[in-house]
Amino acid sequence: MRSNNLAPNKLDTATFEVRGVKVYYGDFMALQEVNIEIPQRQIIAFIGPSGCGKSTLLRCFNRMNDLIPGAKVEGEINYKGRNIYDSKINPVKVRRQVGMVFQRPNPFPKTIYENIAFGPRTNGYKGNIDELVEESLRRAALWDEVKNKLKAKGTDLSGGQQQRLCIARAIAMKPDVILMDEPCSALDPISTKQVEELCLELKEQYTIVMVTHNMQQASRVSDLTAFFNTETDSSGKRRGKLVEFSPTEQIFDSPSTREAQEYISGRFG
Ligand SMILES: Nc1ncnc2c1ncn2[C@@H]1O[C@H](COP(=O)(O)OP(=O)(O)OP(=O)(O)O)[C@@H](O)[C@H]1O
Repeated sequence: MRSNNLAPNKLDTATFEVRGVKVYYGDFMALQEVNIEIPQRQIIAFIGPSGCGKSTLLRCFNRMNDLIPGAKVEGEINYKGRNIYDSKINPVKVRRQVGMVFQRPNPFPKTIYENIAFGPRTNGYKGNIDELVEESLRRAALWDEVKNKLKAKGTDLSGGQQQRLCIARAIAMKPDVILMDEPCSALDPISTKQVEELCLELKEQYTIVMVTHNMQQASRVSDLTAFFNTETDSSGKRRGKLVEFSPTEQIFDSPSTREAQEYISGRFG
């Protein structure tokens, strides 16, 4: 089987270098050692069956696992030349650079305007907030739909609009990376298409790492795909592992591993 020590191709400088990362919840090793490089300004899809550690690894990129009691991350994730797990690094600062969009759209119970303005203002943004709100909503392909109702509640928008609002909120913090955990799983097909088109535009500027259960979505939008699976440990627990990380076309047309081939052809998972 192919090693998971993989820089898939020399596309660009890496945004993240993941070195020997293992994640535990209490004593349970949820994700066994991962070593990969995430190139910048690409869309990377994480696919694989339930419980294989996709979201667990995604949360490592902005130290969100720190917020889960009992979660422990071993290894290094280098970002801009520094290990974000170094004790001197402030995780709040990491989260400013590495934004996150969740499965269920979760706008704040505030106006559309405030959903965007709140974070930058709280972080001492010195520029023109009106301009930032407009620019972020434009980048998230939502401006035309909301420009005349910026004082309406974010939660009154449709599900697809709410998700684009959450993407705009992430963009307003001027991140380098946007993590997306199944961003379309609660959306209808039209909203899904809009979010996918948006991702394709955003990758001009951002690195996007996306967990998805939708293999068509992974093949439509991503440049690289990481396939994860589970294996049973000696105590009978199922832990996650990275099996293959390849250019998306390759992993869907001719995966290097039998596990990926069986999953992609629908034989399990
Ligand atoms: N907060 C937590 N506390 C304890 N165990 C957890 C926690 N979150 C995840 N796990 C366990 O870690 C393993 C990996 O879970 P994770 O959610 O990362 O998988 P996933 O591949 O994203 O799954 P899904 O596709 O179902 O969302 C699973 O065995 C899960 O039960």
